[in-house]
Amino acid sequence: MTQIQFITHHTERYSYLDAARMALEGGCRWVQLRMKGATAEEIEPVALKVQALCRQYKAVFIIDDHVELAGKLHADGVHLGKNDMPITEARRILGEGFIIGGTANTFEDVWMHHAAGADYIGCGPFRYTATKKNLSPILGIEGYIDILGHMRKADIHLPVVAIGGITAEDIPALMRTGVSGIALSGTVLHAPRPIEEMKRIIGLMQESCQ
Ligand SMILES: Cc1ncc(COP(=O)(O)OP(=O)(O)O)c(N)n1
Ligand SMILES: Cc1ncsc1CCOP(=O)(O)O
Ligand SMILES: [Mg+2]
Repeated sequence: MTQIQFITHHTERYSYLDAARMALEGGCRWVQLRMKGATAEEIEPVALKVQALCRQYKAVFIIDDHVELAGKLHADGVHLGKNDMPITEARRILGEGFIIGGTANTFEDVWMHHAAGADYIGCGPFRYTATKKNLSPILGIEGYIDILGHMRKADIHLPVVAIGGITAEDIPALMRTGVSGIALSGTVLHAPRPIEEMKRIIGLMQESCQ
């Protein structure tokens, strides 16, 4: 499971494609195309371009929410939350060849996604973020320690990716909780030099994993 996942987000400065390109140039090898509020028809042309770029960089390409589109474009996978298609149904449609991620805010969420056959868990939010509306309760470091502890007791070994308001400075403490990876968006897109910021994040991640 790639340790740094970049989630696209619309900003004044960068298009979705520019954002994905900067993340890839900075060394990220897992991109999730998240175009909140856009229809599948609007997402498709952007997805084709981001997918081509991901292939060039040998990066994993995930589409947020849109199962049918992920299948149609042969994306690497799809990420699904509480208000999206159930994971069992997505698996039936996509089959075993696709990565399916599920959002969790509690151990119960993790348990359900595990039972449904998810490949990884996007667990958050770590802290407040303006990137997503209607946030679930903030987890903080303690929240991850608690959820991962319950997972160990239940013998559930899915990769957990922390998400929500995460910055480079949070990486060492978050990785010490036992999460497998970090998903981020705003901290890269709002940095003065996003490519350099992604490089710094990848470096910190490598140090934290030594
Ligand atoms: C890696 C990762 N984790 C969590 C989410 C959130 O998904 P969801 O709860 O469906 O919310 P939206 O992103 O669809 O607004 C994610 N996208 N990626
Ligand atoms: C998609 C999503 N799900 C929970 S928080 C979040 C947004 C992550 O973006 P940022 O790193 O800017 O908080
Ligand atoms: Mg969703």
